[in-house]
Amino acid sequence: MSSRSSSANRSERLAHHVPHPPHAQGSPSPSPSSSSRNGGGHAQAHHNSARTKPTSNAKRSVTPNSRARSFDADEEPGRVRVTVRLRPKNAEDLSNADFLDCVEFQPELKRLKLRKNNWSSESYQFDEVFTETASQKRVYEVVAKPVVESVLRGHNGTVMAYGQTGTGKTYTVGRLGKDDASERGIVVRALEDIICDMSPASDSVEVSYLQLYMESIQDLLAPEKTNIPINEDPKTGEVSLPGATVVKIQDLDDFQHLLQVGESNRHAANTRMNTESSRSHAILMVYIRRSVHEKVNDEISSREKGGKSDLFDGNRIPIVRKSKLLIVDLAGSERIDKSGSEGPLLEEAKFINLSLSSLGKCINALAENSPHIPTRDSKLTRLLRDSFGGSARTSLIITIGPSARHYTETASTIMFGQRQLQLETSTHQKVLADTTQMYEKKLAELSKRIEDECARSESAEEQLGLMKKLLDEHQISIQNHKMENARHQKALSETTQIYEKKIADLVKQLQDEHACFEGAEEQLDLAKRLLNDHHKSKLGQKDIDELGLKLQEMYQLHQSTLNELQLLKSEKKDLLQEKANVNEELHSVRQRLLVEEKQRKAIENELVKLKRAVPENESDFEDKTSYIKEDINKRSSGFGNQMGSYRSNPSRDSRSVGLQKILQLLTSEDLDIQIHAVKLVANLAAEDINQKRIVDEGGLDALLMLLRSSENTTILRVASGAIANLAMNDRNQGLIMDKGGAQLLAETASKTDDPQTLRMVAGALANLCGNEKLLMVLKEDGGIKALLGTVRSGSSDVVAQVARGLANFAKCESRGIIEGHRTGRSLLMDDGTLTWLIANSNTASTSTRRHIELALCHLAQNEDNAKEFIAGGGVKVLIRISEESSREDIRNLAKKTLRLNPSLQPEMPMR
Ligand SMILES: Nc1ncnc2c1ncn2[C@@H]1O[C@H](COP(=O)(O)OP(=O)(O)OP(=O)(O)O)[C@@H](O)[C@H]1O
Repeated sequence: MSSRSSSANRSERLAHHVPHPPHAQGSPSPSPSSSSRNGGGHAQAHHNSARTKPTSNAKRSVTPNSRARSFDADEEPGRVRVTVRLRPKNAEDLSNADFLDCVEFQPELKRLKLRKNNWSSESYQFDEVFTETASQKRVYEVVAKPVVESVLRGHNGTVMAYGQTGTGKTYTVGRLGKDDASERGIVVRALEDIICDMSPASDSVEVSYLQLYMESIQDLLAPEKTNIPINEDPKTGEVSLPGATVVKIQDLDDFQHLLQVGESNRHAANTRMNTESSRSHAILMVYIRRSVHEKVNDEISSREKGGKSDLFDGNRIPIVRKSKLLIVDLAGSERIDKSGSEGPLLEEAKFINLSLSSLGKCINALAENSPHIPTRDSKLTRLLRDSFGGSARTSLIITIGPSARHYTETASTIMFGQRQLQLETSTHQKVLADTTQMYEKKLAELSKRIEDECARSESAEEQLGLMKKLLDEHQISIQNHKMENARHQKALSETTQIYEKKIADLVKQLQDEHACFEGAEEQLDLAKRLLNDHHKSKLGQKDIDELGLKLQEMYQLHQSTLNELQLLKSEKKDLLQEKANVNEELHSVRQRLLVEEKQRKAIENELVKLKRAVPENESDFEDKTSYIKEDINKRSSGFGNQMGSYRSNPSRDSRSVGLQKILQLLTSEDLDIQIHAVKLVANLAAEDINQKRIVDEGGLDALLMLLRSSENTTILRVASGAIANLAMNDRNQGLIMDKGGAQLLAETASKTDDPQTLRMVAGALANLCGNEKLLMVLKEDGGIKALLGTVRSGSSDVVAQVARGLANFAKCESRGIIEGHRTGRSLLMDDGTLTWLIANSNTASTSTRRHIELALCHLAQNEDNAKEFIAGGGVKVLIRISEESSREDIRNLAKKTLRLNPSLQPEMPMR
């Protein structure tokens, strides 16, 4: 919403002054549809109707365990979501070829690396990181849209932008994008979404636009209103500004007009106050009222229905739901010492510091789930009181620039954003334990289910077996019946034959003996009865058919049981797979727990050792051990690195860690203690504020002594790293050289092949190469030869340091020649340096190549180098650099060199 250095986009916005918006009427005197909060309309309405969902401190009930990293899930609205956006390089950034960017983004990991110098960097995790190519749309959708959606559902919400001046806060938040909608910032996109979701007949959206400067609130829609008081309702906790102008918005055009008026008023006010826009906070307040029918419970419904049935729509009661969205473009976060150190400027910086640090404390308290959020400390946090924490959603986007020159500001901005994530480190252990418990529970449940399923499948198998048995028995019984039937048939026909014969005999006898006639008839009857009996005992076709049907049914049953068994088997297979997956996850969680446990134990052992070493001063020991613990934590825990817990501890000054004692430990006979002590000194040496004291108290001598006498790889590596850190400053560079540091570094490089040690040595020598006064001694002490020798490690990190050192060296020589205190051929022309530079000018990584290209350009500028430069094939390389270098400034430098060095002219191809 404002910008100091962004004159381009601000002037674009202010240049075309537009007619007054239909409802704001030029802001000083609001139109009939706008209402002043001064005892009038809107404020009254706010007080008269109880809020449907009051937000108060009592509502802040986010449990630590619910701190997942999702912002969209409704269950953790109180968490502050923090994202980072990187501004693309501007002309100033591009003109500094010698500096590496101080940040490197890893968007796929939502992480960024902050590079302190050429050999140390730290990683920080955020909810999202946006690279310089991120679109305005994507930034809005990730940062602000979830807040806007929550506000439309009736909760309050806040979106804030924080960062050093010129890093893109206004671009991100306040860009109007009148000519190009894709350029629109968060404010315009938020209002667009809100207006789209409103029903014109029953809902309303109103805005106030304010600036907070030196703890005084000014109305940007009626700039004569200053020092507007903040009103807080003691019952509901609702914050209001009874004196501020509130303007009703009908459509997006309305709003954009209004924003422009606010911007021009802000510009005019700031010019009057003789301050810059980035020194105040700009706050847009959006009030939303929606008519909704809310479901009531049955009891209330039936009670209320008694008298006022016409008010109800079934079980729904009509209410007005109110919510508020705050969008804040915070003042620039630059340090006090950069903003001026006396008079009004100091006052101004103090007020900014007050509000930003109180905002930081509130974010911290929210992150710690503290019952008390200290909002009373500044007007900014009092204004935000009902719009963050509790059921409100808060999103903070921090903006940073890429340039290493603003490392300190960028680091402190990142630290501010990291505060709310800090807690996660300490709760990590608990989360891991909870996760293990959860997986164990899940595993137990799964095992139980698998057991049940196995039992079920076993009983199905049993049933199937039974059925098979029955089927077999039936088949046997059918077979038996068939055989019996055949036997009966045979017996029947035999008996029939016998009796027919008997009848024939009897008939014959009857004919022969008339007297026997009656007896024969009786016998015939008997035979017929017998024949009948035989027929009755025979198994009929009908019985066989029935048995056949039964057999068929049994087959079908058998088939369906088989299918069920198949299904059960595949289910069992899935369950076993799931069990294996869960086991695997459980295993990895356990592994991590084991690793962390090991690390904790190792730290405890180290502390015990150190305690034995320094028993005499208890409080000094406490300071030291806590620092060492922090140091070891930082090194050993991947999580610690990501969360930046190490950096967030403010007391890293060497005073608090008993420097003298630590320096004494450098000579300890216990190797472990010696290693820890040198690590401590190296860490302290990484901070500018400690360096002078380390050198003054003999730390440099002690480190050089270690290089001279130690054979231990770790000690050599860390001591070289510490010297490299000390070698970043001019005064120390001279001392290092005076004390024979270059020779010792060269010797160290010659007695090791450890790539990390070689990287540290190369880093230290590369830093010494940047001091013009030391070039000659550095060369004489074998520093350049040793620097070049480190490339034998083959490590690209080492090569990068060598290229940086040679570029520093060549650049210092050029400067000396231009300023007239150096003549003659470059000291780099011996030792194979030029050959190495030419050979690697097209192979190394981009940043290393840039340094090699710079070194070659500087060497080519010196006419006394020309003969060897030409003989080594340098001109061809220089021409390629002038055409193909990835950096425009280096292409220009190469072109200029080719143009201005007459000795190279004859070598140029004819065009
Ligand atoms: N993501 C981006 N893409 C393109 N240009 C950008 C981006 N971010 C910032 N800029 C440009 O950088 C310049 C500074 O940005 P901006 O004014 O938004 O910074 P600021 O942090 O608001 O500064 P101040 O605190 O001084 O108001 C502007 O010219 C802006 O257009």
